[in-house]
Amino acid sequence: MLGDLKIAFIGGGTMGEMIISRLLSTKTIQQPDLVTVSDPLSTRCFHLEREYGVRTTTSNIEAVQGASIVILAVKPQVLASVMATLKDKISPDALVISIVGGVGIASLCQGLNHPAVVRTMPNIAVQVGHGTTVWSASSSVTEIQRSHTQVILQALGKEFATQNEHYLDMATALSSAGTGFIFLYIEAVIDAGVQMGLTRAQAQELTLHTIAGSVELMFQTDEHPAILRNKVTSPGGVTAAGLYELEKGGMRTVISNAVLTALSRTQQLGNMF
Ligand SMILES: NC(=O)C1=CN([C@@H]2O[C@H](COP(=O)(O)OP(=O)(O)OC[C@H]3O[C@@H](n4cnc5c(N)ncnc54)[C@H](OP(=O)(O)O)[C@@H]3O)[C@@H](O)[C@H]2O)C=CC1
Ligand SMILES: O=C(O)[C@@H]1CCC=N1
Repeated sequence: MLGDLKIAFIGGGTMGEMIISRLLSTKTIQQPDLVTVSDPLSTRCFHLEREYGVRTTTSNIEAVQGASIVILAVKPQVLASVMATLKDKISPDALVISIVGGVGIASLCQGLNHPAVVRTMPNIAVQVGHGTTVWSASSSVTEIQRSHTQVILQALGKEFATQNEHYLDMATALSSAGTGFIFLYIEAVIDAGVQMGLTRAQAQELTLHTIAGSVELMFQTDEHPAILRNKVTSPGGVTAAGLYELEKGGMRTVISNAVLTALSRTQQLGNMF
């Protein structure tokens, strides 16, 4: 557990708030006043204080004072100025955990002049403890700091450590941006249900259970998706007719292009540093 370690969040936006909320609700962080969040918008600070009882500030330097763990949760586009402000301001013993898309460990260590950095790529499902996070640590991260990282990430869902940072970029496209692609698919299926005449609530319930059931079936049987798809597809039947339209519309290529374009964008954001 994290005991009475102080944790600073730089950026209290969508992801910052989800992580704070989950770490507090699971008691991974025992007391909200161990957390200080910095965010430029004072209205955002008031919201986080009121909702979670955490400390807030509009000063990044103030946030990291006395912190043993500093979580960077800002957009890559503002990271350069954030790192310039925080350079040499973080305690040398502290661990920095970044969730910033695309930005590599070497750039983070150099920008902050700080050796102990963990780069992570979580996804939005951290909010409900079903996140998927891939992470990689710089060589200066100690065993204790690695175990603190695991405690934090396990409270958010599944965590996968890797020494190959390329996986972080791939995870950004596949398992992080990928949630957005899945939500688009879900939205489209619900809309099709409404078009057929189901209520939106009925369409949503059927769609979510269908997806959850399909995922569970794959987890439990460990069968290739093509095998399961073939089992659904009765000769001359309904599934075959629908699958023909998906293939004609280029579904595989569209999905593949989306993931590969997301990977390029991740690399492009990282190349700013
Ligand atoms: N959203 C997602 O699903 C995921 C996002 N990420 C990564 O997480 C990071 C944050 O993303 P997300 O939460 O979606 O973005 P948000 O814009 O919601 O959050 C970023 C927060 O940082 C604040 N901020 C801006 N400038 C500064 C500054 N100089 N100092 C401190 N805080 C600042 C923003 O304030 P303001 O709005 O006023 O600018 C905002 O509240 C990104 O790097 C992204 O790549 C990683 C995995 C998943
Ligand atoms: O869209 C983004 O840039 C961030 C990183 C991955 C998911 N959301």
